[in-house]
Amino acid sequence: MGGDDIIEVCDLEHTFGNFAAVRGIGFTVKKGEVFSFLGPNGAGKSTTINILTTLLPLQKGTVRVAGYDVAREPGKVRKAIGIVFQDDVLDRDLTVRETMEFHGRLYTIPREERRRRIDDLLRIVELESKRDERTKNLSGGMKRRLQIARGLMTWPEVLFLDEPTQGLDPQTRMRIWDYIRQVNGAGTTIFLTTHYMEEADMLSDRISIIDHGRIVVSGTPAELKNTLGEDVVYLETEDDRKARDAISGIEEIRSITESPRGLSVTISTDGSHCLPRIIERVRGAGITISNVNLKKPTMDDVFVHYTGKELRDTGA
Ligand SMILES: Nc1ncnc2c1ncn2[C@@H]1O[C@H](COP(=O)(O)OP(=O)(O)OP(=O)(O)O)[C@@H](O)[C@H]1O
Repeated sequence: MGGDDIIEVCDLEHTFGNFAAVRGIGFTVKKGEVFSFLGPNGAGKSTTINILTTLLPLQKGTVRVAGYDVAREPGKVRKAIGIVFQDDVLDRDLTVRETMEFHGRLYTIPREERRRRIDDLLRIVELESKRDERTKNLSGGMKRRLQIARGLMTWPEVLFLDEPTQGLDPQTRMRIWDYIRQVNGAGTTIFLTTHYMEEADMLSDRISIIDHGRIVVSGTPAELKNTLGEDVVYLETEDDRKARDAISGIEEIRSITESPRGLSVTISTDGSHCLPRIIERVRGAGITISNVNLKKPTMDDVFVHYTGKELRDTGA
């Protein structure tokens, strides 16, 4: 493992009774990365995050976070990390400001610094006007934003975000992501789980997909999409049959299917390199093209390919 790995997981296993929830996984996260951990419901994400954050005891394997062993130095791990979980509980009777203040004191952030961070964060999550409101009177989205703001107070080395933007409106999601990017830019490593594939695609430096307690694939978003090798060119012409004949000799074409709406041409390499040649050949044969479209695999396609499940079908 490299010296700049801030999370190192090796041969991690975890069972509940005789059910193996995590079946020997390993991965590393580099300092400063945004790392996404994706998987269908019940795949083992929460179990893994809970072990990494010392909320569940380590049964088997080794896990180091921020240079500390979670089994032997859980206190030091806790000092180095911040956590924003889905089921975080807010004290109903504290106000928004008191919630932040209490958290800041718990982590012994000096008074002046604490004030500054509270002001900054409440502005960012747009809860300034609710400072003195008790948390029980906040809407669901406001509570979520407060939980995130609270989680971001400690400026940790590693920030664990479990479904941070679940159920929030798109504008709020974007604002929170802008802020998380800022925190990441200031040096905090981000460990994320999300059901939003597009979000994982845009934000992550690297992604691991877990299914049935095993990691099925890891890589950068571009690498994962490239592994599918299934760019598809959609082509509408004045004569699809002739167009098909004209392009059939191109080596990178894996298959061509005809439909009333045109040709679907599956490419075995990067479609954007192949597309100009397809167009040249068709034009060269004197056929007019009325429409052309290149579809590259999305992170959704990657997820479905490796897990056989669509996130939206899993009750998310
Ligand atoms: N305390 C527990 N006792 C028994 N089984 C458990 C316990 N916690 C989790 N499991 C089981 O372990 C498996 C992995 O659960 P885990 O919560 O890690 O999945 P997940 O990937 O986080 O799913 P989700 O996306 O639904 O949160 C599931 O089959 C779950 O039922």
